[in-house]
Parts: sequence; structure tokens; C-alpha cells
Amino acid sequence: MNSAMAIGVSKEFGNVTALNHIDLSVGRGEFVALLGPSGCGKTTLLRLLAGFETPTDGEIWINQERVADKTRMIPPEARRIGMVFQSFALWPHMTVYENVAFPLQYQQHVPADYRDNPRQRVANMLEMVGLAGMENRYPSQLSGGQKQRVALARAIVFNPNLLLMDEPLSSLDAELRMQMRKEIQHIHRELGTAIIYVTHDQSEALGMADRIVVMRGGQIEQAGTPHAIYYEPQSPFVAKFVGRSNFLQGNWADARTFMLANGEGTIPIHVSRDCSAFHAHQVLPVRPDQLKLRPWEVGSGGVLGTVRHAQFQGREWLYSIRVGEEEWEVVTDTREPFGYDQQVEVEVCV
Ligand SMILES: Nc1ncnc2c1ncn2[C@@H]1O[C@H](COP(=O)(O)OP(=O)(O)OP(=O)(O)O)[C@@H](O)[C@H]1O
Repeated sequence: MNSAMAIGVSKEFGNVTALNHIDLSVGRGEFVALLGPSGCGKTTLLRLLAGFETPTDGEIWINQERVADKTRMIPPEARRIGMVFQSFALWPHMTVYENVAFPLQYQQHVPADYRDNPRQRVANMLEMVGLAGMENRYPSQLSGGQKQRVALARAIVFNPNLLLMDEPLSSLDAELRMQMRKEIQHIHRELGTAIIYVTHDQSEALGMADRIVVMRGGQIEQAGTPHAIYYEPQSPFVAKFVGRSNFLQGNWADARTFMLANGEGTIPIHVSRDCSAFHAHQVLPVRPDQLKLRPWEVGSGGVLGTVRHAQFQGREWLYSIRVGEEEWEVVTDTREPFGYDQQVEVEVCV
């Protein structure tokens, strides 16, 4: 069962192709993050799902119903979806109560009990987002974090099947963002509502989503679990865009053996995952935490590196290691730090 589907969806604005044949399916209760650089089409896809735009081609399905194609369009209020935007979009002349209760009047699929007892329902929602008792305040009397909680309560009050969130935390400060992430996860667990969450912040996507859809130039570049996106990127773009990557230079001897160019000779690296997307580039993508350091021992036959920079980060050390002509980034939790110019053996664990 799906909460939302885009089938072959394209969207053109004049001669700009914002989306190019997108296929996306979001399961019941699934938390999907749309991640990608500015202009890749994330917001356009969300607006098509919401019903603010019509696709140029393809179909949109919400809750097993075809809600849009190039000839027909079911309006947003009939789609049973809640929405939260970066800008909060609260009505300034309405109290918190009136803002949150509003969808109970204008949405088309509202359980009768909520429509008949809006006070109780709004109070429950405000409690869920940590704003119990604030019904009579106006938006101008709230902090940024509180406004976004009101927007969240308003988005979920009518029991939507799908929640669309467009960069909901990007106007909040760093500490509040971390706190709100937990609250969004909590709400997701409590309600079991499917969420499609647009962000260009990879740590939000990695930290919260069940599945990440990485977009680029109006297309889906890769979709998968946060773990798969991070450790099994299928293109140089994903390897660079999500987290940091070293691209080790060498040659692919076969599908699982990368011959690392190391000074005069080569060192074979056995790779346990599919890296076929990188064969043509003759590189091996390696995360900074997939490299391990040891003091160098003559005759070890390993990869020789020299420490160029070392930064203490609290729980871990961040190193730049010179290997031949390249500089690799390494993150380790080694207790005994390595010093500047020290020779180390670098183990590649992929
Ligand atoms: N109403 C519009 N008219 C013309 N072009 C548009 C319109 N809306 C979006 N675009 C273009 O479509 C492309 C995708 O835009 P979109 O807003 O979906 O990207 P995004 O990934 O959400 O970017 P950001 O992270 O900066 O918000 C961009 O090239 C944008 O300029």
C-alpha cells in the first residue's frame, strides 16, 4: 500500500525542465527525505504532490487515488495531506487555537469527532507538540520554534495520511533544529503518518529518514536507506553530495579488486560492495571513517601515509593524510593521536 506515488512525472516551466520523468513511491508510514542541491526540483515535486502545480506529464497518486495528471487535478484540501513550510505560514491575525483548528473546517476528510469537538482535538495536538495551554496567544507572541510547532500541530490536526514538509527547520537556530528533529521523529512514531521531507541538509536526511531520495537536475540520482546512500553511493555525485568522500586513484582489476596506485607500485584493495558505477572513473570512493591509521612499520607492505593536519573534534580526530600525490581525509577515534609529519599505515576498510 502506498501513501503517495509519482509515475513518470515531468514538470516544465516555460523552457525550464524542473522535473524529468520522476518515479517515486512512498509506503504507508514511511519517512522519505528528498535531498539535493538548490534547483534540483525538490520543492516542485512536493508542490505537485500537494496539488499546487499540475504535472506536464505523468500521474500523481495519493492514498490509492489518482489526484493529478495533465488533464485533471484534485485540489489540495481534498487530498488529505498536511503541510509544513520553512516560513511557518501562520495567519498573524488568528490565535494559536484558530490557526490549528482552521483545517478542521476547510479540509474535506476530517473525522466527525474532530469536527464536532475541535477544542479537545486542538488541545491534544498542542500537547503533542509541547505547547499545551498556549491556545490564546498570537503568532507574534511566539518564538520561531514555537511557531513551527504550531505549524506542525496545524498540519496533523485533521489526521492526514501524508505529511509534506519543505525545509521546515531551516529558519531555526542549530540547537533548536536538533530538538525539533527529535520532535518530528516522535510525532512520526506516534501518528504513523507517511512523511515526505524536503531538505538540502544531509544530516537531517541521514538522521531522520527511512529512505533518502537524492535528486539532481530534475531526476532521481539514487534512492535508498541512509546507510546505503552513505556507504554504497552509486555515483560520484552522491558520494560527494552526501557526507565526505575520498576518491582513491588507481585501476579496477576486476569487480571486487581495486589496484591502488601507491608510489612506484600498486596495492590491491578487496572491496566487499558493488562499485561498478566507479569503474569507468578508475577511482574508489572511501568515507573518512573507512580509513584506519596505525604507526608505520617498515616492511609492512601497507599503504604509507604522512600526517599533514590533525584536528581534535572531541570524540574523534580528523586527519589529512598525504598518500603519494593525494591527500586523504581520515576520521578516527584513536586514543593515541598521531603527530604532524608522522608516518602512518593507512588501512582501507571497504
Ligand atoms: N514557477 C516557476 N517558474 C519558472 N521556473 C521555476 C518555477 N518554479 C521552479 N522553477 C525552476 O525549476 C527548477 C527546480 O526548482 P525547485 O524550486 O523545485 O528546486 P529545489 O530543489 O526545491 O531548490 P531549493 O533547494 O533552492 O529550494 C529551478 O530551475 C527553478 O528555477
